[in-house]
Amino acid sequence: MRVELPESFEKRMKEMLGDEYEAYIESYDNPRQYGLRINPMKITEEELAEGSGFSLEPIPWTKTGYFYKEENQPARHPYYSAGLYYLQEPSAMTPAAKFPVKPGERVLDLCAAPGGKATALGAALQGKGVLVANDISNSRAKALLKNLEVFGISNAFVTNEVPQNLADRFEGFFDKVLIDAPCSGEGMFRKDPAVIKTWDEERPEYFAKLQKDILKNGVRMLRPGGKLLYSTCTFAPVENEGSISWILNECPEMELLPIEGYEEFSEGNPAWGDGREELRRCVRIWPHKMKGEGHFLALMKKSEDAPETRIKLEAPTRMDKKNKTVMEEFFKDCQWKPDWERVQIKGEKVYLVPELPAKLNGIHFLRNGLYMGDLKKNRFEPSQQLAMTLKASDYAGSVSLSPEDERIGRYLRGETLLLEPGEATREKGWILVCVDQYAFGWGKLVNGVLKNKYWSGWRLKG
Ligand SMILES: C[S@@+](CC[C@H](N)C(=O)[O-])C[C@H]1O[C@@H](n2cnc3c(N)ncnc32)[C@H](O)[C@@H]1O
Repeated sequence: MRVELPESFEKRMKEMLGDEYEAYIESYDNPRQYGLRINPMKITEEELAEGSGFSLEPIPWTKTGYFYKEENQPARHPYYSAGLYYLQEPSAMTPAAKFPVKPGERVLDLCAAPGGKATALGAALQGKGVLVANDISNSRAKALLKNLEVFGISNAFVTNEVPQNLADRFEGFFDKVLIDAPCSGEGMFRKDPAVIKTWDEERPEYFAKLQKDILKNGVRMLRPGGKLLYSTCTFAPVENEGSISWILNECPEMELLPIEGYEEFSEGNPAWGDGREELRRCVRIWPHKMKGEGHFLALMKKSEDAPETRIKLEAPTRMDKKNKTVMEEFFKDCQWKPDWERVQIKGEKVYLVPELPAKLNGIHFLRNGLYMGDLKKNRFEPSQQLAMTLKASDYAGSVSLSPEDERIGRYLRGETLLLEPGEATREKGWILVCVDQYAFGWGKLVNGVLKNKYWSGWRLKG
């Protein structure tokens, strides 16, 4: 049965789409498309297809996205808990796929929760540079943090702030800013009819106002020559070409850039904004033209001549010799070593922190960098988050279970496991528990009994 759409929404869509309106409405009868995006820091497409048996078909406008069949149920596969992929609606993959982020850059995802784009941007950084991932909602920021940590992103500063507070501290700091804006969500109507109930005629105007404030602060945080990508999952002109026209008028230092093409992308419509021709450079994704629900994208650049802001950066840290010796003892067994100049100790807790402005007091954050573990009386206890950045061959002690092994479910529920002699690469001490070669977390092995160190906050229930 076709969903019932609000009358005023239908009327506006008819005006917008003209002859194409029928095709748009018929797209509601098409089956839903399921997408997953692999984590290139942990796995390749071939490894995923071989290890999981999923039938994967590349999503042509992305590099790391694949359509999968509903019956594959990737959320139930152990690879999901190892952070090997993120489940994402195919058109929602476009903003991160079309935003050229390079390792070493400073990147801000201003409306990031629950992390659909932030996990992709973080993976593109490959642990180099910094990803500031922010959301105004505390509960959503918590989900964002977990998704980034499961993905093994080690250089994220996860904040829970209003954009203006961030802009006051990060003025001119970022190479790239992504604004995946809160919006009226008209592109979600087909996938999630519950969104229709939250919609009314005033929603687009309400969100357009919010988007302007977010955009203005996003621009403030860009360095000269930096790029900003704005996206929504709605069709309403006022939230798309409208918001972009507004920011271009407000900030003449911003210029709209073309977005690398895909033949089924549609252009933005100048008449839906202030009439300027460049609005054609925006991208619209329509569900009747592509295998995706709907999205809008605009890529902008701040002029190289815009005034520069100098921000004092936090100085490198100097570790206490005794603590460093204790940690070095643990990392003797690990292929990966931290950059000691970025290791910070707070009480017992040890963090690997990215390079950030020196003055961030007052900013509410959930995590700064990688929580590596705890220093306890002359020993170092590695964290869950550290495990998620490693694979079996990175650490001297590991056990690789096959995806069918029933002990995986028990491990993820926090139970103690029994290992056969020779199953783990060593008989005693810290063991990286893996599905195939991909880590889930830690265990501590004594006499064949593996004490469970999977993080209590992430344990499966039941
Ligand atoms: C479209 S969702 C983001 C989806 C996310 N980028 C992803 O791919 O998973 C928009 C987000 O903006 C957040 N938000 C709403 N108002 C905001 C504001 N003023 N500043 C920052 N974030 C805001 C919402 O809490 C919501 O999580």
